[in-house]
Amino acid sequence: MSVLPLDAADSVDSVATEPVRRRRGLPAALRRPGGAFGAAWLLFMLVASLTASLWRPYAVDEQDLANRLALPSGAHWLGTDPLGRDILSRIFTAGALPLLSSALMLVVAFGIGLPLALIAAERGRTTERVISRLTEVLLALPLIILLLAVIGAIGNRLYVVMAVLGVLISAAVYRVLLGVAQSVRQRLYVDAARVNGLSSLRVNLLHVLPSMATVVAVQGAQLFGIGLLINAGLAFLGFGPAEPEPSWGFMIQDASKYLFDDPWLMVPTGLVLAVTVVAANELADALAAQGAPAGRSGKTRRRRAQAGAPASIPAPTAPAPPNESAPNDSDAVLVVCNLSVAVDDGTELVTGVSFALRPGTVLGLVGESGCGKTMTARSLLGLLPEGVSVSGGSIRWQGRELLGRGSRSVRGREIALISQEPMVALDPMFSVSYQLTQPIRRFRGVGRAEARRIAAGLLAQVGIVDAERVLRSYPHQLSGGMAQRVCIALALTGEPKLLIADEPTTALDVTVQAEILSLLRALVRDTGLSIILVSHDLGVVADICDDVAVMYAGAVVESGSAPSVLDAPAHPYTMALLGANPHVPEGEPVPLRLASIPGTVPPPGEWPTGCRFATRCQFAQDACAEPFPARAAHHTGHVLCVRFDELSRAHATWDTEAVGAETAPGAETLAPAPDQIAGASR
Ligand SMILES: Nc1ncnc2c1ncn2[C@@H]1O[C@H](COP(=O)(O)OP(=O)(O)OP(=O)(O)O)[C@@H](O)[C@H]1O
Repeated sequence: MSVLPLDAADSVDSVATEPVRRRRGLPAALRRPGGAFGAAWLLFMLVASLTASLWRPYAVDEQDLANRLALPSGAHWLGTDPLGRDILSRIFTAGALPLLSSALMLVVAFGIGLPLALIAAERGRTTERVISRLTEVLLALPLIILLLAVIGAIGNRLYVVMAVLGVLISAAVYRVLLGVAQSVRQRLYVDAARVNGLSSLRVNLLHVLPSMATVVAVQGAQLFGIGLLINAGLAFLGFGPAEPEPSWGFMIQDASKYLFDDPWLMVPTGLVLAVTVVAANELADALAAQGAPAGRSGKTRRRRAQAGAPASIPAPTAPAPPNESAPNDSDAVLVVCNLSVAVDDGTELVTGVSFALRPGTVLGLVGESGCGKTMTARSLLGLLPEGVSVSGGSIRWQGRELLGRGSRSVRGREIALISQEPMVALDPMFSVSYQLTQPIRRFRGVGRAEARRIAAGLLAQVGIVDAERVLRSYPHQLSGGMAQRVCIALALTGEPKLLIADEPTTALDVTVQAEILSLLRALVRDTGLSIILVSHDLGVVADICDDVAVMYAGAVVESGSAPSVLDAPAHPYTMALLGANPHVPEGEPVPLRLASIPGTVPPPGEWPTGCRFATRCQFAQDACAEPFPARAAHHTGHVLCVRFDELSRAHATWDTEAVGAETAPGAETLAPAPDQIAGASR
């Protein structure tokens, strides 16, 4: 099932490129010269070192005293050391320890860091803070001193020392992977999996971990190289295996004594160590170049921070008065009353939102970007972003309270979601068949074959004629319109009674938009579904909605039936929105320049204490600046405007000329009669 968009831009770029990359991840990295060299060299070193006892020409302690410090020859391909021992045999015998102990270090580091990152990303801010503080303690410890202390306590057991090193660097691994896990968890298909009722463990295993694979691989390859160097460094300092057991570090230390007289002695071991470290780094680079999401995730976090975090902690603003009339609808399946949503620092994003939804009808939530439509919609399913929560009010679904844990039981089964970005709402890792049959089996308790039959039926229901081919496809093989149809089919897997559609046609081109809208209309007509449609397109709302709630700066400023709100808008903001609507009715002149509403929506935390629209309103007076609670009597019916009565008596209309609309020369304008505005203007 698809879900609400949180970060469309991030989602778009990640999904547009990831499916193909991820499925062909390793081969793509290996096709790069650096990646191919790195993988081949590491594999060669591993195999050659582990099998050295089978093929080495000499035992590691076998001495050829007549040929001490010999240069390469037929008898000794890489020469001999000061005791006449064969360097080739010793280098490859010594290779097993650094390679295997570095691998052990990685297993320990990722074995601790990865689960901690997944837990911290999933459990929320408090758990994340506790884990992060603990890992900071680990990071603050002096690594080398600690390792020397461990060696002092347990002796030169390099496998144990490297495992301890793994524990210490698990903190750094955690820090990197936490950011990636948090970013992945914000993707739509992860929300979709949660809506589909997957347990946290399965969400992590099926959706989050695969998306982190590239970052894990890149980090692993880099840390492997570092592990080799630390291992050799410890052996260089004398903390490696005791002579005559060979170790790279000791061989380099031994060679350093002969640097001037016999410089060749340094070359083979130094070169093998250097090339092995370079190989690990080359492999890491190739993996990163094939499309590491880490970079995007960092960018995403910054983008999210910019979008979400207010510049300063604001003073609390007066709450908008509740829309008291809407929730009294006795037929309603969903009654939202005085809903408030706030960030943890107290900044309110949505206040006093109330509306009711009748069965088999479509309610449109409209308003400019940033007015709180998505936050309102996400509240219904408890899918608010981290750090944002419902701070007041109630959401009653068929008489049951959804706030608290109530939303979990209805997610997917009774209330489902479709999103703005269909390509992002589908997990690029899985075929359409898998993504449809999994929730069908879970929700309907049927077997695999039956689930596939139902999936094909759902695809047919959403207008897909070649269901079998689409079932076999992966998301990146679908067009936007097809992907949105699949998302709608996904939403229907749990046989929901309410569909929340967050701008379901915004990402589609105009002809496909019309198809999707008519599909939604048909679903309402044929199945009795109710829909909450989030949109800023008044044409779409007029086309499909029975009721409309207009939102501005976190509050519903006007609500009512679609014809009454759209044909006879009563709130100046609704009038202004309609005035700025780029849809031109047939027979009316085409504007040269589109009308706009002056100014911008005040961000959360900077809402005026009185009417939030007052600074942009043509009809604003001093009274509009007064806090609403003191003037509750002016909140009449569904219109949150203190001048509502006055304006409606004067038949006031929004003057689009005043805000920049121009029509073609000679064309008739539809400007309101001066006397209509006169009675209502300042
Ligand atoms: N994670 C978050 N943390 C803090 N503030 C947020 C967060 N997500 C959204 N906001 C803020 O909440 C307000 C309402 O956002 P919301 O996404 O609900 O608006 P919207 O009307 O749906 O806009 P759009 O049409 O662009 O989706 C905006 O000011 C937005 O910046």
